[in-house]
Amino acid sequence: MLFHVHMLVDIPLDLDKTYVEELKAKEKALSQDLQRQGKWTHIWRIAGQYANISIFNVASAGELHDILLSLPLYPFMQVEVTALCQHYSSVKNEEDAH
Ligand SMILES: O=C(O)CC1=CCC(=O)O1
Repeated sequence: MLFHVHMLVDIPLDLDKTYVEELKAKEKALSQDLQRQGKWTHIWRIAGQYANISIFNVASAGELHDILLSLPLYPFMQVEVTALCQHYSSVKNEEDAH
């Protein structure tokens, strides 16, 4: 199942800088691990915002939920999830939508 996920990050300015850098490093490592597994298929920075648009290809909404809640920056994120399905006009291989 494909999901479009919008993540807006808002880290309090008074949070310890070292702690924040550790969180970001852990976030990057987990994100890249999930990308290599093919579960986090796209991540794009939204220009001018501390936010990203991501595409996840996972087995279920439950799996996506577990991934999102496991993100180190999750406590500082607003997350919006949109489930995607195949458009009848798409020429792309249907395997991408399953
Ligand atoms: O910086 C972000 O957009 C939040 C984030 C998600 C994965 C990652 O490495 O950073």
